[in-house]
Amino acid sequence: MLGARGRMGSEAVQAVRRTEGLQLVAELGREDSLQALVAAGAEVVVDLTVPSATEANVRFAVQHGMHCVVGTTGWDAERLDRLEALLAEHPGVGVLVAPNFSVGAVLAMRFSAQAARFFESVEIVELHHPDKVDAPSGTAARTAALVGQARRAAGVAPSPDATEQDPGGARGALVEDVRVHSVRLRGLVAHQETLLGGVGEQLTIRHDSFDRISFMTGVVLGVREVGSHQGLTHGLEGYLDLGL
Ligand SMILES: NC(=O)C1=CN([C@@H]2O[C@H](COP(=O)(O)OP(=O)(O)OC[C@H]3O[C@@H](n4cnc5c(N)ncnc54)[C@H](OP(=O)(O)O)[C@@H]3O)[C@@H](O)[C@H]2O)C=CC1
Ligand SMILES: O=C(O)C1=N[C@H](C(=O)O)C[C@H](O)C1
Repeated sequence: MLGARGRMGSEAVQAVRRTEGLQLVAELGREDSLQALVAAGAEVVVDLTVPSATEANVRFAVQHGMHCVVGTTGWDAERLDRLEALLAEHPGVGVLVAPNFSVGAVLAMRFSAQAARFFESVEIVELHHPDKVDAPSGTAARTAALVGQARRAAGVAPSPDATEQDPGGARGALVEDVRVHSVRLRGLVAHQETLLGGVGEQLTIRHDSFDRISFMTGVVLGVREVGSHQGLTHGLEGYLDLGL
């Protein structure tokens, strides 16, 4: 477990400990050498660290033949491409990069993509605890990418927007032609709304993680399954039969 003392890592340590058939062999923080994974004989590495460290962690693990379950944010298209190239050199290894381990969030992403082409306007609001170091959230970036792809594939134009002046960035970040707004508020854990607007109507797809326990079923599923999925899987839905 990398990032084992963090908010997610400490929860994941407990989840692995209480899961029959899994054995936790190493709990590493930022000061620890990754060689400890090799010494401990780790078969699967879970990365719950920071965007600046995750790529090097995963590369080390893959190069040493260890499967990886990655929840850390920051995996943009370039990083994913580099990882795929590395995995091609290590054909027996599997890596799951999951922007969100909660089944509800995975479904909300999928539903957002499904709905995207039916509405003239779509914007995403993600709301998180104020200790989060990255914005927009990985989940929001992934949702925007899926929504943007679905709209382009259907020939739907970007959302209309008459804004001419926005010196402070009030209209949010533009991710794949979709506006994403990030709220940081004490008391929150992880929440997201996809707002879809048409003439005279609005559809809101909202997901709330009230507790980090909501991510643990996905983490454990990932650890159990990653060894049977060679190469890169992007999104927990790759291990789920969503039937959609
Ligand atoms: N996919 C999902 O479902 C979820 C993903 N996340 C993501 O997981 C990541 C971790 O979130 P969270 O637990 O809240 O963050 P925390 O800040 O609580 O934990 C991060 C951990 O990373 C470790 N760390 C920091 N810098 C380094 C480094 N350079 N090398 C190795 N380890 C380092 C820290 O170790 P130390 O203790 O030694 O300081 C710390 O324990 C974030 O990217 C977050 O967005 C979060 C929730 C759900
Ligand atoms: O930092 C968090 O807390 C979370 N990070 C992930 C993200 O950026 O999407 C997943 C979830 O939203 C919680």
